[in-house]
Amino acid sequence: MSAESSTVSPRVLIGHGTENDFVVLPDPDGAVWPEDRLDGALVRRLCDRRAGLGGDGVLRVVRSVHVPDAPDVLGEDLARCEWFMDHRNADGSTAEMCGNGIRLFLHVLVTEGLLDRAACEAGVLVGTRGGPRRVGATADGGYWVDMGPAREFGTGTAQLAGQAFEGLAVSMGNPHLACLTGTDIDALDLTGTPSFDRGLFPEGVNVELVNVLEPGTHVRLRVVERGVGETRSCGTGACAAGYAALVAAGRTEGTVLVDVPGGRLSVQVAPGSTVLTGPAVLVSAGVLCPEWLAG
Ligand SMILES: N[C@@H](CCC[C@H](N)C(=O)O)C(=O)O
Repeated sequence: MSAESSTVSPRVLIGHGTENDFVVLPDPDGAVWPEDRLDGALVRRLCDRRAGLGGDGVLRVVRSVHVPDAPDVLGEDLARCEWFMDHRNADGSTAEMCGNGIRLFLHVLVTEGLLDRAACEAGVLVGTRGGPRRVGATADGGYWVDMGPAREFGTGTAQLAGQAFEGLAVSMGNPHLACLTGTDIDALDLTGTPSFDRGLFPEGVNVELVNVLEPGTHVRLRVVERGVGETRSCGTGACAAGYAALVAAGRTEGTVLVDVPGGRLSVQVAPGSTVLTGPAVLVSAGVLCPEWLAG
């Protein structure tokens, strides 16, 4: 970092979606956090719950034209996506998609005065590394995102908490193994790292353990996320779990309520779309101390 950049205090926000929490870095014009500054080491420091701010990940709020890999991941949709959700997991890795993060992302655009809330009720296209996603505001203060279709790509097994869990491999842009189980998920110790089939999931996987409360309509979920560990919620994981619950009930369409440790999400599956709806909450806003950044 240059001597000059180490003396400025960049703005930072903390927020969450159903307690899946993020350090948010406003950077509309890409001038504050260029790629080489926001590297994996800094992301890990920011997400550190003792020596940093703490979070399951980082969201950089930036215009797509300032993101070097945006043309590759968005193609001709680049021109339709003014904004790009530059998401990082707590371990510094990038992910294709983040369902809780993208609702918070839109909430930040609205609260920062970069988008008009009423205007985004119909939805705006936001760029992500998984492609463009339509995100919008609900009349009751929440947010929705259409993830596109859930894509099944087989079945697999994850080993965690000393047990083997079988599930459906589902892509929501990012990879998931949604495991419906009769084991009481509340009783499990999910502090370990899951093992899984690297052939099926070469880029790693988010593992959802799901208890069905009402077939095809209501589940509860715990999740161990790729690049993070257990989190209080995962939006894309809720979509994968909702889809798997519908399939198990012999259906491919419907609305599933998904209870997560951090709250409740709704997942509406229809041909060609998976709409996730839930809250987004901003907790605080401030600045990063130059001394900490320089450290
Ligand atoms: N918590 C997110 C998913 C974040 C990315 C995930 N850990 C991955 O690596 O795919 C969500 O709400 O979807």
